[in-house]
Parts: sequence; C-alpha cells; structure tokens
Amino acid sequence: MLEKKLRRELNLDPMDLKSNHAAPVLTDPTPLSKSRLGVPSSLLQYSPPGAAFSAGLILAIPRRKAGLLDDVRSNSWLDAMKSSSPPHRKITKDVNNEPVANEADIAYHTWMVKYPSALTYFEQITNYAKGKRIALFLDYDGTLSPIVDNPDCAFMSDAMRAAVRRVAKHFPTAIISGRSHDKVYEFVGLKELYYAGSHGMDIMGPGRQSTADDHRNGFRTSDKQGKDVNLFQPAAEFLPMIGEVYESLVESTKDIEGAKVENNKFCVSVHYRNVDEKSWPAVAQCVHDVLKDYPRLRLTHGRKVLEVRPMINWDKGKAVTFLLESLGLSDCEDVLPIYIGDDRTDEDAFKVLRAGNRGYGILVSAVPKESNAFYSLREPSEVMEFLKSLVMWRKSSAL
Ligand SMILES: O=P(O)(O)OC[C@H]1O[C@H](O[C@H]2O[C@H](CO)[C@@H](O)[C@H](O)[C@H]2O)[C@H](O)[C@@H](O)[C@@H]1O
Repeated sequence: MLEKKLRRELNLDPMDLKSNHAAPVLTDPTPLSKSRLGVPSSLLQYSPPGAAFSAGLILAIPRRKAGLLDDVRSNSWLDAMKSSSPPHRKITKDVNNEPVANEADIAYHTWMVKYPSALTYFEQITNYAKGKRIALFLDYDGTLSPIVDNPDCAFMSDAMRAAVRRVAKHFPTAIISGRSHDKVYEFVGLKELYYAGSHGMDIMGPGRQSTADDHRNGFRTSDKQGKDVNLFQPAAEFLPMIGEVYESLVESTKDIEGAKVENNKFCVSVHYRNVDEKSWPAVAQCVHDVLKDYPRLRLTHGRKVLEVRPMINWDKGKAVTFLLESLGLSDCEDVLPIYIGDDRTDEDAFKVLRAGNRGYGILVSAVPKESNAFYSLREPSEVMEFLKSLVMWRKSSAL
C-alpha cells in the first residue's frame, strides 16, 4: 500500500493514542473570528427569567468589529461556502482503460500518512482495544449514507443498516447527527441505538438515574417502546425562536432556485447544494439578514449547508461526553470510544476524544483535509467494512 510505504519512508511510528499528532488542527478554513458572528457582550450573558438554562452553556463568542454584511461582502462566508464540500473524484485512465494515480491520488495517499486508513490499521486499533469496552458513535450524513442532492432522500442502504444493527449487538452505539432526532431515527430505524439529533442538542440516552439529574435541561421519560430514557435538550428554550427563523428563511429564500431550508428542531439548515454558485451570495444574504435579528443564534458551516443554531456551549463533543456518562462509561480506563464522522461539526467530537487521549476519531473523507481525527476512511462503504470488521473481531476474540 502506498500509504504504508510512505509511512515507512518517513519513518513514522505506528499509531498509538498518544503519538499521532503533536498539535490539534482546525478544519474550518474560515478563522473563528470570521466564521462566527459578533454580538454585543451584554447579549451573550442574557437568558430570560426562569429559563432552564445553565450559565455554563452560554457560549462566549468575542465581539467582532466588522458587521455581518461586511462578512458576506468580503467573501469570508463565500470562501467557506465554496470549500464546504469536496469536489467529486476524477478518475484518470491509461491507454488500457486502467485507472492511474493522478496528483489528487498522490495527495490523498500522502495525507493518509497522517490519517491512516482505519481498515489498513485495523489490527492496531483492535490491539489497543483488547480488554477494553468499545463505545461507538456514528454520524449519519456522509458517514452511514452517501451525500446526495436531496437531503430528504439520504437513505442508508439495507446492508449498512444490517451492519449497524450487528455492531450495536456487541458495542453500545449512538448516532449523533445534525438532523432532528425524529428524522435521523426515521432514516436509521434501529431501536437498539441511542440517538442525538440537532448536533447533540436533542439526546435520547439510556435511562440511568444519575445523569439527567446532574443536568438542568435533562429529564427521565419513556420512549415509544416504553423504555426508560434520559431526554436532554440543552437548547429547549430556543424552540420557538428556531421555529420563527425556519419560517422566515423559507420565505426569504423561496425565490432562490434550488435553495432548501430544513427544520432540524434546534437548528435550521439552509442548503445551497442545488443553487447556482452565482446565487450563493443571495443565500448568504438571507441567512445574514435573519441572524442580525437574532443575536442569540449563530452560524456554522456544513457540507453545502449554512446552519443557524443557538449560541450555547453544546456540540457533538459535549453530546459524546454526555452519552458516555449516561452509559456509565466515563472516566473508565477500560473504555475505548470510537467516533466516525465526515463533517466539520464532527471535529468537536474528535477533539474531545483526542484531548483526553480517550479514544479514536475516524474521519470519513475522500479528499485530504485537516482533522482532529486519528484515522480515516474514504467513504460510507468503508465505514460499513469497518463496522463488519469490528463485529468479526469481537466474535473471534470471544472464542
Ligand atoms: O451530522 P450529520 O448527520 O452529518 O448531518 C449534517 C447535515 O446533513 C444533511 O445535509 C448533508 O447531507 C445531505 C444529504 O446527503 C446533502 O444534500 C447536504 O448537502 C449535506 O449538507 C442534512 O440535510 C442536514 O440537515 C444536516 O445538518
């Protein structure tokens, strides 16, 4: 394998949790000060009387000097929009119609030196996992289902569903998605998993006594099957506001051909994948106009999508920590969390695992990009392979 050869030539040590990367790197091509919104500091501290909202969850984002409109005009939004999803891979063929390595392939294999394939290095992962309990966290779009033009049609294959079902028999498994909880549950349809929707702001976790009690926005309830669950919704008070923003964005983008607004319950996604690039500034402008009226909301970028969400200190990383606690698996030396995801919002989870040398992030990407993950997989089909390999390994190690 080219990647292994490169690793040998560069004399890189085999992976272990402590040695992969010296310094974490950021994936967002837009500097924080440009990609996030400036709001008066007085507003950052505001929470309405009686709001069930921990002070620690309010996100402190530094005030920016330039206005939002400057952001759109100065192209920082547009640059981020352009770089938000990789172009399709071009396959070059030789005279015999065989694929040949082109510059992009070489760049990808060089990148894999830093983010080795979790399939090629599967044995290394399982060696580290020996005697440990694996907890699995999976993103949905781009990880379990391929990226498609219509977000309503991002179905996962039956084969993938079967692989997820099997893996969940052996390891506690949670889906952490930007979609609404109900939507991602509808797509996946497996009741044996835990689900966190709205980028972790809508968690239905196991019904252990201790956890929800520790969080002011959590409560115990039962799910559709009557099972005890902990519901945790740290942005609950934003629900009416998100509803208003959704309505307003549907209205303001209705004349932009291809634009699609999705209500993800605690966040709103504005898709521009099917919008002509010439009209991207118009999409950005609509989002900008809404944000200026809602200083307690912020913008994040996903794959050809602008997302408007509450300005609270909660993300997929926090959701992983919460779920580990709920599962009784936090602060345990013998637990190995593995998180697989493809997008910028997954980086928050990769960071959490990397920060405490707690587990492995696996980035799903067909193009080189900086990440806090340890390993990589090229596409959802490789994710499925990896899940199947985990099951086979667990079965053989149980013999
Ligand atoms: O956290 P995830 O499960 O990865 O969800 C992130 C967003 O995924 C969806 O949008 C993306 O996938 C669509 C379907 O392939 C694609 O059309 C779109 O361009 C992508 O951005 C979903 O629609 C969003 O609501 C999620 O936030």
